[in-house]
Parts: sequence; structure tokens; C-alpha cells
Amino acid sequence: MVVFSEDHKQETCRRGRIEVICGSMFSGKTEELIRRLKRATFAKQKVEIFKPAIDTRYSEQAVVSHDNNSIQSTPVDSSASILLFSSEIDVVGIDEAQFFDDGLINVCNELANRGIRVIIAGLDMDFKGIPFGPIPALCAIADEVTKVHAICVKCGNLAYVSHRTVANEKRVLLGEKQEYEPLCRCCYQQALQKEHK
Ligand SMILES: Nc1ncnc2c1ncn2[C@@H]1O[C@H](COP(=O)(O)OP(=O)(O)O)[C@@H](O)[C@H]1O
Ligand SMILES: Cc1cn([C@H]2C[C@H](O)[C@@H](COP(=O)(O)O)O2)c(=O)[nH]c1=O
Ligand SMILES: [Zn+2]
Repeated sequence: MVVFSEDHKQETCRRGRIEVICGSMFSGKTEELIRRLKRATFAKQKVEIFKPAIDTRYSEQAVVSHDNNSIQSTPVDSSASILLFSSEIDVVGIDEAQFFDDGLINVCNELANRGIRVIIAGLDMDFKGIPFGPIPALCAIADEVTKVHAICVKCGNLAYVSHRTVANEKRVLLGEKQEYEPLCRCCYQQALQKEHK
């Protein structure tokens, strides 16, 4: 039996669709986004990549993974700008989508209705385990949702949430390993119990 891990027809048929890649921090969302976008570029498709301008963690202009894979992007202040920059494009990639306003849901629908393949990566939950920004609605309207998992740094099981290790209650706090660790459900509950003692 031959098993193909790629749905090549969907990759190349150039019909509009929405793909969401979601999960905790360190789960490989950005790597998977970059992989899909680079394959589209190899297929000579016109690709445009956007990220929220507030995400200046590794670079102002590029989408960069924790392993330093990167791809050039256009930082935008609001989801509406994505429509303005997306004429004559085959594929639109969006990273850190959790930071966008709820207008992103209509923007992605509009792009897909125009025949564009839209690939979105973002955190499904914030550090409290609450669904983050437009991601849950994007999952609902998506043609395909890929949930990726990091490894729990305490026990080695699959992680499901990003635990914040510094005292800060603001929902948006840019960070990396100094501020967050991926944990499984059990280790996350234990960590919260310790913090509230
Ligand atoms: N606990 C962990 N579990 C899995 N990957 C990890 C972990 N800590 C660091 N990494 C690294 O993070 C990379 C994924 O980075 P990235 O795609 O930027 O993730 P995300 O966008 O989901 O935060 C992995 O390939 C791996 O090298
Ligand atoms: C959980 C959580 C995360 N953030 C920030 C931290 C990082 O800068 C990004 C997530 O990046 P990644 O590519 O998924 O690693 O989001 C936040 O602001 N609030 C949170 O609750
Ligand atoms: Zn664990």
C-alpha cells in the first residue's frame, strides 16, 4: 500500500480553501506553516505571508520558528489590511493569528471565496486554557484543521497548553522559553495548584 502524507490535489487545484494549524507553543505550528508555504512556492504559486505587527519577538519582517526556520512576511496592524495586499495571489499564509481582531474570520472567508488557499497558524488557547481570539471561529469555518502538539517538558507526554511561568496576568505577553512551557493536562493542573498554594 502506498500512503501519501500530502493531499496533492488540494495543494495544487487552486480552489479556495481555509486550512488552520493550531496547538500550544512549541508544537510546530510555524514550521508546518513555513513547510506548506515553501511547497506552494516550489509549485510556482504566488504566495503572500502576513503576521500581526505586534509580533516582533524574533524579527519585525519575517515569520521565524523556534528552530530558526524563517520566511519573509508583511507585518500588518489589522486583518483588513490583508485584503488590500492580496490581489493576484494564489496562497495566503497568516502566522500568530490569535493576535488578530475578529475581522480575520470574514477576511479569510472572502479570500477563500475569491479562490485563494488560506493557511492560518495560531495558538488555540491562551496561558489560562481559554480559546484565543479568532482561532476557534477560524477552526469552525476551516476546510481542514491540523492540531499539532509539543512535548510536555515535565513528563514527556503530548502537551496541550502553554503554561506561563512568570507572574503577569495580561493576555498578550510576547515570549519564549523564559516565559512559557508546554505542559500536558495533568502537569498543567499540578503547576496551577503549586502556584495557588
Ligand atoms: N517541548 C517541546 N516540544 C516540542 N518541540 C519543542 C519543544 N521545545 C522546543 N521545541 C522546538 O520547537 C520547534 C517548533 O517550533 P515552532 O514551529 O516555532 O512552534 P510553534 O509555532 O508551535 O510555537 C520544534 O521543532 C522543536 O525543535
Ligand atoms: C500562551 C500565550 C502566548 N502568548 C504569546 C507568546 C508568544 O510570543 C506567542 C506565541 O508564539 P508561538 O509561535 O506559538 O510559540 O504568543 C501570549 O501573548 N499570551 C498567551 O496566553
Ligand atoms: Zn506532563
